[in-house]
Amino acid sequence: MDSGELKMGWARQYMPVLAEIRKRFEKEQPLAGATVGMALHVEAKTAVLVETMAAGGAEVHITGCNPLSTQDDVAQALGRVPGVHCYATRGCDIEEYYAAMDKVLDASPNVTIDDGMDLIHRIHTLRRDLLGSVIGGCEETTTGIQRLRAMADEGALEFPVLAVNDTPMKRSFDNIHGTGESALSSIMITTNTLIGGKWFVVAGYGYCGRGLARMAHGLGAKVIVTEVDPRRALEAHMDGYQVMTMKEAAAIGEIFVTTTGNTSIITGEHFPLMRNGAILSNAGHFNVEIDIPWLEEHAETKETRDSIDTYLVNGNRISVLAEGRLVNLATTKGMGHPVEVMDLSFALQALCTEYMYKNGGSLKSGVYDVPYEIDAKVAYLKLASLGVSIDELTEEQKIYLHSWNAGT
Ligand SMILES: NC(=O)c1ccc[n+]([C@@H]2O[C@H](COP(=O)([O-])OP(=O)(O)OC[C@H]3O[C@@H](n4cnc5c(N)ncnc54)[C@H](O)[C@@H]3O)[C@@H](O)[C@H]2O)c1
Repeated sequence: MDSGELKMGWARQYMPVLAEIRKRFEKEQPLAGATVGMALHVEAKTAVLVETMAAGGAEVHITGCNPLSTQDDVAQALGRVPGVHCYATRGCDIEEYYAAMDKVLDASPNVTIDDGMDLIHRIHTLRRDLLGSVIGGCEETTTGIQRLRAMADEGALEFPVLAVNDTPMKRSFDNIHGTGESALSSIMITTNTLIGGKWFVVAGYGYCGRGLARMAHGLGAKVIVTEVDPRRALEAHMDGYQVMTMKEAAAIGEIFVTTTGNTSIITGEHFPLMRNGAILSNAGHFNVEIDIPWLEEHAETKETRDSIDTYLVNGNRISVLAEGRLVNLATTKGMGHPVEVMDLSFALQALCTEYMYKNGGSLKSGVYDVPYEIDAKVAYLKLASLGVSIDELTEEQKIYLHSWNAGT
């Protein structure tokens, strides 16, 4: 076995939910005849999802959704799986990135799976000839859903898409635990610096941000949160963190992680205020949260080591990890979310793809919630794999919960 196959074998061991789904897919072949086009982070856990789809009868064409997150050995091993075509390479330039996406689209997918909406964007702009053949899509991340909802609001979205990111079984585990643990572990292994006792700034107290804050606090960091939403700022305050503006935090922070899904969070207004040795990273989807073009233009010097660019600003050294791209995936040592977390997220993707292939034709264009039955199915499969049983609602309780007459 080569290194890509070994990585896939390792991931498979810790993905019991997908394994159960695969058993059923092999028997029932629910994706027979489907061509699935995917743009996801191409690494071992994704490869297990792709194998599962192929085992269910799909022909899968896949590329990356970030130029720095592909693991080439896994991409090569995946390309050898029957029914799978993989076009992703690590470190590709922007032209190569979109050329690989076009190869996926040349296969005329009838279901798309995106992480950031790049395939759907391309289909609706440069590849409109494909609109007739796509039954529907699935979207993995917050930023992709934001873009899809903006499209739907303008009446520009021309097929149905399931908002996989927004379902509780995704957000509560992938965004909170997955991003929290993997961003921190990537920062720690890339920089070999201590978290305990440091001022740790989290920009954005959403699902990802609260996971990061909680875990950094658990390691002994003094956590500062910046927000623009007053309710979330108040939650952060009551969860025990310091809340302040980025301008205030810039002068105090020692490690920064942006996780807003927004643009221009740490900019030329903030860099000159920072302490010597500040470490900056981004866990939001696109590399627009830290203004790296400003640093490239204004820094006195730049020194580059493995996944770390150190800029000298006002005589202070400011280091940016992974060029401001997803820190948990885009550093050379970043492994992405823990395997067990992606077992849940990708189990949702497998069942949502099956649902969309079967039902997408009868749905109008728009962004849809994941059906409750799919969410609950994944939770039950995971609980079963853990050997955990839970109570069931009795008939009396069901009636009570739906009545408006019962009182004291
Ligand atoms: N690194 C990963 O593997 C990973 C995993 C899941 C999601 N994501 C990405 O992380 C980002 C956040 O996802 P989420 O689910 O936490 O979203 P979310 O919507 O729950 O949280 C984002 C938070 O950022 C805040 N915010 C927006 N603009 C801000 C600003 N200027 N300053 C401070 N705060 C601001 C919002 O008010 C919100 O509370 C998205 O881009 C998403 O795609 C990354």
